[in-house]
Amino acid sequence: MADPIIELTGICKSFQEGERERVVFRNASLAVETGEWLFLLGRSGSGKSTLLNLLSGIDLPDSGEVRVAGQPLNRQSERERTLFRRSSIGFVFQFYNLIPTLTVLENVLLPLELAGLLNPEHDKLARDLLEQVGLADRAASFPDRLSGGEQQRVAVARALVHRPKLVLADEPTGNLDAETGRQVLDLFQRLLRESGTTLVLVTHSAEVAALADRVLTIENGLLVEAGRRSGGKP
Ligand SMILES: Nc1ncnc2c1ncn2[C@@H]1O[C@H](COP(=O)(O)OP(=O)(O)OP(=O)(O)O)[C@@H](O)[C@H]1O
Repeated sequence: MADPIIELTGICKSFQEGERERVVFRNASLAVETGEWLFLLGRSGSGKSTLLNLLSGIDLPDSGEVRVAGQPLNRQSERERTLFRRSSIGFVFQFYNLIPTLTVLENVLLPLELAGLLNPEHDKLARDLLEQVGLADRAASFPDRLSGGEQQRVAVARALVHRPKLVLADEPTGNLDAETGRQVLDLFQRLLRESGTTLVLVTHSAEVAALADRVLTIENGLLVEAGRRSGGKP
């Protein structure tokens, strides 16, 4: 692969469940090309969220290498991983995770603030993003005034404000009706595809998975290809 943004090599990860050990990854490997859309499908408890946590450096493998955007996360300190996560990754969650005490505009600016990058010029950038997600007139509103679909559109703007190399989305349409979910996916298409941003997305929906370049499931601790867009990347 010419230009992998994600390289997982020989990942092992287990959790202790009482007396038992739950093996989630058993020598799993994966390479994702820059700009690729990789979606994870599969049954509950198979390890999809665990994989997102490994890619963002929230969690570490028991053994194996996790390299994201050139950073060897498994060899970095927690502080280094936090800085990397804040500067290079955008997150979209199933339940939006907007901060209720911040306005829509402040929520969108939050990644820049956390990364210590915020400056007055970013106000315009955030307002432009809100315009692109169709919410320019809601900048001063608080999240609880917005519908679920609107909150998720704010979350998409927030995920992109610091121009991340990688977006991780955990069931971003899982709490939305079909039509509203499609609107959110249209935004992903418009804003991420156009900027060549890599996307790793967890879904239970075959309709959503049809948008991927490649679909993986997790079987017996390994990442298994379940589909690939013909003529697509890589
Ligand atoms: N911090 C943890 N401590 C103990 N066990 C954990 C922890 N995180 C995950 N697990 C276990 O690892 C397995 C994989 O969990 P994970 O959340 O990654 O699955 P998932 O595929 O995302 O599931 P879902 O589709 O339900 O969100 C499960 O058996 C879960 O109980």
